Amino acid sequence: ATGSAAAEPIDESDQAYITPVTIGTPPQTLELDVDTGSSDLWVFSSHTPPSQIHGQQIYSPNKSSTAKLLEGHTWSITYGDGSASRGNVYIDNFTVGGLTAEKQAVQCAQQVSASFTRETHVDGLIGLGFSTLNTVSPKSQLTFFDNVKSGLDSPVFTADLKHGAAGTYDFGFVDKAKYSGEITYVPVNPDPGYWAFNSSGYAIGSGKFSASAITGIADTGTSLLYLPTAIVTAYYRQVEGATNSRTYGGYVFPCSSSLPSFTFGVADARITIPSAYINYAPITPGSSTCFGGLQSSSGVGINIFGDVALKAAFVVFNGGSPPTIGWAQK
Ligand SMILES: CNCc1cc([N+](=O)[O-])ccc1Cl
Repeated sequence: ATGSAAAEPIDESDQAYITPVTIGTPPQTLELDVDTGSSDLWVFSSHTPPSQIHGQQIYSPNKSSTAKLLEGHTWSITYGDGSASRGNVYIDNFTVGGLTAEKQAVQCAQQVSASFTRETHVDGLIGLGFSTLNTVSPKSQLTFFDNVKSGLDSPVFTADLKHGAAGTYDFGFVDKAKYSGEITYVPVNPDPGYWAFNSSGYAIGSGKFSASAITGIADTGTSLLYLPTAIVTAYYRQVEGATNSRTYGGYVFPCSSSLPSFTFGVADARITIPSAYINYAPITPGSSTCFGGLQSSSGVGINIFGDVALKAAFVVFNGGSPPTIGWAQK
């Protein structure tokens, strides 16, 4: 089996991407944020306090003839940006891109933090990290990918995210039409539960490539690229008027500044992020001061190749044994 689903940016800065899914019988459609940096599949639901719902679509298990409460199980998760959610669990049919998991654990929110309430376009998350990270207790549950993997033509899913346009998540196959050149695969360390890999180094603009192993995670649920401070300061030294703002929590610069591109290595391959992707967004709508798409990982604790990096490439998340991750230009 294979599947293919759209990944739509929720706003003009590609802060997050949403993918349509259907849950239950008759099918209820929601649009979820595919997040390779976590492993809970949770949704706004009929159990979410109405005061915490601000335009989101909800899943109502009591309207699904195939929904079954997973008795006595709860979940609770906090994300790197401080947002959080928690609730109870139902088992139901779950379909993404024509691919159905019959008995998917669908985690229903009974509480979401303000930053989720504010994101009116995001009806929940599909965690595609390793199932070891799932927070359901007392028995942790499998991700959608782990539930369908054995039935896929190939145990993979791919991300083809785009800047200001709809991309795709494919399941079970690698679409040759979506990339150019070769895909370079490198090992993944599944122990932390993330898609953790080593980048082989970086270059700023047309500068020389600096070979240095950078351990990071490929995280579709994080908007920006977070790398070691030394790399980030070297980058913004080349940006007229850039400052590291305590007020805005990172590097900002005049929106009119010209920015160098940024290249990272994957073994002997190179992925170049166009400068436009690093001119992330005005600090507040209409401001002439912009926030950088490349920021320091020192406050994060881990290097994160988020959407700013991922949308410059075609990425294969290979769930085989051993797991690997593949990167190609496009
Ligand atoms: C923006 N804070 C909530 C949020 C967090 C994540 N996350 O993966 O950490 C994804 C989407 C949203 Cl809307």
